[in-house]
Amino acid sequence: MTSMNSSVRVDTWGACVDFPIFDAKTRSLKKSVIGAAGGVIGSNSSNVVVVEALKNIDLHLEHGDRIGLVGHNGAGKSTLLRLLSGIYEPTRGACQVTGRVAPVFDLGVGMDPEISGYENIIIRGMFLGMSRKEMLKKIDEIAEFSELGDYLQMPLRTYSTGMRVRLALGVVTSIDPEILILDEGIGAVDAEFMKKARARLAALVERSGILVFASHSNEFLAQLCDRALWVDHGEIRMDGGIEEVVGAYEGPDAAAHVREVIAGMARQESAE
Ligand SMILES: Nc1ncnc2c1ncn2[C@@H]1O[C@H](COP(=O)(O)OP(=O)(O)OP(=O)(O)O)[C@@H](O)[C@H]1O
Repeated sequence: MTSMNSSVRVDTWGACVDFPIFDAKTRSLKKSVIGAAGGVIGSNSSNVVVVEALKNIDLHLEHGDRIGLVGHNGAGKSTLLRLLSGIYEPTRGACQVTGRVAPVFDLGVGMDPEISGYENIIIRGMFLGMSRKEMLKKIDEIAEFSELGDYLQMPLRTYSTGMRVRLALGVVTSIDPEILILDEGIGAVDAEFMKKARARLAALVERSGILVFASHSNEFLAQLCDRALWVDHGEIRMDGGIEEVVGAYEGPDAAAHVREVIAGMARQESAE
């Protein structure tokens, strides 16, 4: 099912997210400071120390946009994903998201160790915005993909970490989101299974209206996205094609790698 809803949109206007830190030591923080990692540390009008995790973000995405976020540790990527998912409200400015959002940050969120794999498939799907009925239709296919067999009738607490990841990935890649918000943690699965999951992940992205994906893996970014934002100390430093942005952020070797991955995908497509 392809989402054809062209009213699916993400807009932010001058959006800022500050985290007040009430127990910070303010003595040495006379004015805003910028370190190599993390957002800018400053203070608000009540003189409370704040981390300025996002500053003046203007973002306008519509159906078909596939955006990757790159940037240093603490640059603000996860905060931006959480802002777009409605988990954080902007401290200043505005953020408006129209469409069904599926936030996939942590594969294990929304799973219950005491209930069976089957039941977890339904619960996790509902957590990601699907209905029970829709999930019931998908359950056989998810079971087959996960290769967990009779374990699906056992409580989740009897699963190994990898078995849980298989189940979670099966569910996540089965949904039909209008706006898919992905954090890179999703890439952390064993290599053999990931091969299988990759195609499903690509298909998921294909049928999502909008993708926003934060990752430190240029290969993944090149495979799933066609545009990138470089987030730097809470601001959007650059907005452009993946190769261009990765090149500016990481240098020519990284850009060449992106070019290779894209060329490889094009070769694969024309061979099919
Ligand atoms: N709940 C919070 N309370 C206080 N500060 C926070 C909170 N969450 C994030 N921050 C701060 O906001 C800034 C942005 O963090 P964020 O997690 O968005 O970065 P990131 O780009 O996702 O980093 P990474 O690549 O390391 O995952 C950092 O300086 C971080 O210390």
